[in-house]
Amino acid sequence: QTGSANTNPSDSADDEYITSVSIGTPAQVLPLDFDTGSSDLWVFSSETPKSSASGHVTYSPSKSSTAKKLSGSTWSIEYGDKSSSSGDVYTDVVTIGGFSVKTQAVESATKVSTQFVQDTVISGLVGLGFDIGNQVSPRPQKTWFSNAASSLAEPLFTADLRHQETGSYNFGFIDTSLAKGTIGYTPADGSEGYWGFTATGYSVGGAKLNRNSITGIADTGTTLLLLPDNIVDAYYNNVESAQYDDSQEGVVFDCDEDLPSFSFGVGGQTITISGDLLNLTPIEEGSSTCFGGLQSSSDIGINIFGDVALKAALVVFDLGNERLGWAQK
Ligand SMILES: CCNC(=O)c1c(-c2ccccc2)csc1NC(=O)CNCCc1c[nH]c2ccccc12
Repeated sequence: QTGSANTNPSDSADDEYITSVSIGTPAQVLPLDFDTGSSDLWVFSSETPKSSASGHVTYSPSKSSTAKKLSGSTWSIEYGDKSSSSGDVYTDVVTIGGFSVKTQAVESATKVSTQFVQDTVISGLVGLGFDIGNQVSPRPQKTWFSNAASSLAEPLFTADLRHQETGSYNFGFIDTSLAKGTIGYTPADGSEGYWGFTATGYSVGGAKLNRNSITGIADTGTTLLLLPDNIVDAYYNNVESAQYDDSQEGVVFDCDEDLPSFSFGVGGQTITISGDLLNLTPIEEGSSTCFGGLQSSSDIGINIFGDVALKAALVVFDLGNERLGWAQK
């Protein structure tokens, strides 16, 4: 069996990607953010304070004949950007791209932080990280993909995120027609719950790859490409108007600058992120100053290959072989 779901950028900056998910009987369809950087499926619900839930599509377990309270279980998550949510837990049928998991832990939010309250285009997250990262207590729960894996044709899923157009998450099969290049595989480290891997080198513009390895995570839940200062500086030294903007907390530049590409090596392949993918958008509507898709990871403690990097590739999250595949798009 397989599943295939379309995913769409939430706004003109490709800040996040929205995928429709059906929960319960009859189906309640929610717009959720698939997140390979975390391992909890949580949703705005009938239990979320009305003031916080305003503007969001919500899940009502009481309206689902297949919902069951997971009594005694609670969850609480704080993400690196200090956003957070918490609540209690139900099990219910969850269908993604035509594939149903009958008894999926659906984490219902009784508290959500401001960032999620304000982000009304999404009603929660589908964690696609490793089960070890799940935050339900006293008994951690499995991700939707982990529950699905044993019934899928192959225990893997692919992410095909695109700039300002519809992409896809495919489960149980690889549609190689989505990529131009060969898929290069490299071992994935799931010990922290993330999809960790090591890139073998990088280059700016069309230069030859160096051999400076970069260890990081493939994270669909983070917008930016976050790398160490030395790499960020090497890149923006080629961008004449680039400067650090304290209020924006990142490097900005003139929107009409031609940005160089950025390439990294992985699994024997080279993934090149074109310059226009590295120009996120004007810092404000109509501004001629633009925010960079490549920013520093130095005060985070982890390198993140977020949506800006993932958009350049077809990425295979191969749980069965504990590996990540990357192909140029
Ligand atoms: C910016 C979001 N990313 C992170 O906080 C993050 C960090 C991280 C750590 C410290 C400082 C900044 C980021 C490490 S791994 C990592 N990745 C994740 O945590 C993946 N899940 C992000 C979910 C998420 C957090 N805030 C949102 C706002 C909208 C949609 C999704 C989200």
